[in-house]
Amino acid sequence: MIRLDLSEKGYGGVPVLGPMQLRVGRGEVLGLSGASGAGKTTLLRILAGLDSRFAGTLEIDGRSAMVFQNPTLMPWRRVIDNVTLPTSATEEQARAMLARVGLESVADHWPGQISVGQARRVGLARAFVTKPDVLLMDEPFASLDGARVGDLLELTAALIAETNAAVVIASHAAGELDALATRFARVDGRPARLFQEERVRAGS
Ligand SMILES: Nc1ncnc2c1ncn2[C@@H]1O[C@H](COP(=O)(O)OP(=O)(O)OP(=O)(O)O)[C@@H](O)[C@H]1O
Repeated sequence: MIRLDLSEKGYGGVPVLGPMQLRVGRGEVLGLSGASGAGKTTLLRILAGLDSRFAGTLEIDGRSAMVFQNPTLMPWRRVIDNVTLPTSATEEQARAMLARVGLESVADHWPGQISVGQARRVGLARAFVTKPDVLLMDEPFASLDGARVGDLLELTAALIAETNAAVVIASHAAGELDALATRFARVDGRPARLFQEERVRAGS
């Protein structure tokens, strides 16, 4: 469960996010849209607990994990270590999760030896291996071509269904949000506010 009551967030005295309230319960997937520079990453970093410099309160039940816009793997560590080291997962858990995302065969490779799409899968494995209660995903399919986005969307949907976490996904691609989200909201304005959309995904 995520509970955010934010009155203001700025950088160097310039307000970027205005007053907003956000609630996401277990099993819910909030799809966050908004133009480039609107403030989606700023909001996700606050929700992930990575940035506490804001006016307001954040309550999170359980453990949170974030999938970053760029997978940011440590180039001097093998793929398997990029899953275990930041998460304190055991090697066995990490290998099982790498297998789950189709990367069993590259677990002992260096990040420089894998493709962009594979690096994104490592990012997913790293986030899901801890079975997070709260999951924040920032443009998880950026810079992938159409076919790869399709595969990764399917995998992400399956992983989300297995966790029953409270999930927020930011993307400027409406199709990605439509495929994954159960609720929708838009970040817009300066400072940005949150506009919750009435529509919910059919069947949710
Ligand atoms: N560390 C920072 N210092 C100063 N300004 C920042 C910082 N991070 C973000 N900003 C500014 O805050 C605003 C919101 O940025 P943010 O990255 O949250 O937007 P976004 O919606 O995620 O954009 P994109 O989709 O392009 O990543 C932008 O105007 C950006 O320039």
